[in-house]
Amino acid sequence: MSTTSGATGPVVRAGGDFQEPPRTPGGVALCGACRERGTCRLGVERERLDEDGVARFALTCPRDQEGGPDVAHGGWTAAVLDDCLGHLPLLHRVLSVTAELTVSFVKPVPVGRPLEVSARVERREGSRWYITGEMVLLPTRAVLARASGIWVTRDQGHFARHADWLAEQDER
Ligand SMILES: CCCCCCCCCCCC(=O)SCCNC(=O)CCNC(=O)[C@H](O)C(C)(C)COP(=O)(O)OP(=O)(O)OC[C@H]1O[C@@H](n2cnc3c(N)ncnc32)[C@H](O)[C@@H]1OP(=O)(O)O
Repeated sequence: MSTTSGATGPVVRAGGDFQEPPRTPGGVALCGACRERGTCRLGVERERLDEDGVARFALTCPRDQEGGPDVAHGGWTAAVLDDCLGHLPLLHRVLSVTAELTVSFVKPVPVGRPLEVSARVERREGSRWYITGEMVLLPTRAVLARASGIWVTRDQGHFARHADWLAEQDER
């Protein structure tokens, strides 16, 4: 865990090291803003790492992420793919951040319907994890979106160094 200063004193940021994040009963690792509410605001309901090395996520696009009529805003699709693919190193207890992300929007994503995202590691080179994934509609498994990206492993000083960098920016 890491700590930051808050208005009421130090705030314990459970999972701030990305290695022991707070999780929902469905196993979903919660990022900063979702820790307070206890659920993933992107609509990820369950996550697991299977024996074949593929991470699988059950999710539904929340109504408040609607873009076109009854379909997801593309930003939601990109965000949730970033989130799910980025959870794969975390499921291996590795801290990483997204360096690059490419999304193919294959079909409009319906709001409020059961979906699945799967993610797999294609290869690792140095500190880079090359991860691909896709989003399908259930139960037909029609592909709605595909994603690929590079996640770069970080040591636990990553966020502290960023805070220092930001403080330097503020002094300019
Ligand atoms: C709380 C519980 C949460 C729990 C849940 C949390 C879930 C989060 C899931 C979502 C994940 C996110 O959205 S993370 C948030 C979005 N992403 C970010 O904020 C990252 C912002 N960018 C950065 O911090 C930086 O640019 C880095 C870390 C990506 C790279 O920094 P750097 O200073 O260039 O690092 P450096 O040591 O030089 O390079 C390290 C390696 O990365 C490679 N590299 C650097 N940039 C790139 C690049 N754009 N594309 C490819 N590769 C790159 C280099 O070739 C090198 O490879 P090699 O020679 O070492 O092999």
